[in-house]
Amino acid sequence: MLQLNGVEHVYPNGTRALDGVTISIGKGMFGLLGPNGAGKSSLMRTIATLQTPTAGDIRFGDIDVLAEPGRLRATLGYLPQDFGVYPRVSAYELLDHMASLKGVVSAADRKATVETLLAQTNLWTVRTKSVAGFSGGMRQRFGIAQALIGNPELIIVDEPTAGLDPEERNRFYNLLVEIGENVVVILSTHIVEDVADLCPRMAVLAAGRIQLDGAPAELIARSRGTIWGKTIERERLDEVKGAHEVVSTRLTAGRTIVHILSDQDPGDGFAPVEGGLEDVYLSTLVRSRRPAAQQAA
Ligand SMILES: Nc1ncnc2c1ncn2[C@@H]1O[C@H](COP(=O)(O)OP(=O)(O)OP(=O)(O)O)[C@@H](O)[C@H]1O
Repeated sequence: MLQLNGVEHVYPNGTRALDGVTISIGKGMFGLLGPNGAGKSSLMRTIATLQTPTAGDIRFGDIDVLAEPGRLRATLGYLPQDFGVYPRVSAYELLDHMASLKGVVSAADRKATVETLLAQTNLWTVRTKSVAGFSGGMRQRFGIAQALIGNPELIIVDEPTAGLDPEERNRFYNLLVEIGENVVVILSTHIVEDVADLCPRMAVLAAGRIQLDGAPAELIARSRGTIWGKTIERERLDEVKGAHEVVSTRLTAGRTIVHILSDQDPGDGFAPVEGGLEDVYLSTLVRSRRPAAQQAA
């Protein structure tokens, strides 16, 4: 179990990227959903011990993460958002090198580790090719292979499916699900389907705060009666935006479907919508932007 308590991070320029994050994350896939700038990468880097929060407390099992970062690192697998430039060496050599950096000292153990991971991530047939020449999906699978060295119990993947085509995304999903059964996996993303398809538990992070957390189905059920929709002429959109809190708009065949947030029947021809996770997510963001005094509503 990973536990964060009142984690805050203020960058030297005064940006408050994390504003009192308190959450418990158990085994399995956990989706951390949030828009650009929400603080996801700051939170992932903080948990990965790459930066020290300005306040708060983090524990993983019996490890006090801030006091004993080395112990956490020994059991962490991290796939950062941006890996930077890969050297022009083969996937096999690079993974072997990374395994020795991670403390797999015996050559026989390293061989077994590297071969198993290359097979598991479906990179065995391209093991002699340079990672620098890999496609986006292959790089991400390589990223997972390196994150899995040493059988970590905590795995962090930061925005892993950005830029992947549907087939590669699917492959990547399957790989994560396989891994996620016995360890804590945190998947940080701004893509709602990533979470809907993969994660039994999730949280929404916006403006550095956890706005919502729970099981996706439970959160969808809880939003019932708060999302309303109707189809309007495009020209009426500004009028609707002036009168209601608009969650989403979608243009279909020249007309606009608009969803709004309202705790009561807004009248005006709106009908209740059986919202999905996207509506839950977008309405949470709308709520998070309300002035502080109204946010409890
Ligand atoms: N090193 C830094 N110095 C100052 N501000 C920073 C730094 N890193 C991030 N920020 C700011 O902190 C806030 C949170 O950024 P962060 O990268 O954690 O968000 P994110 O949710 O991961 O967004 P994205 O998906 O765009 O990376 C943003 O306002 C960002 O501009």
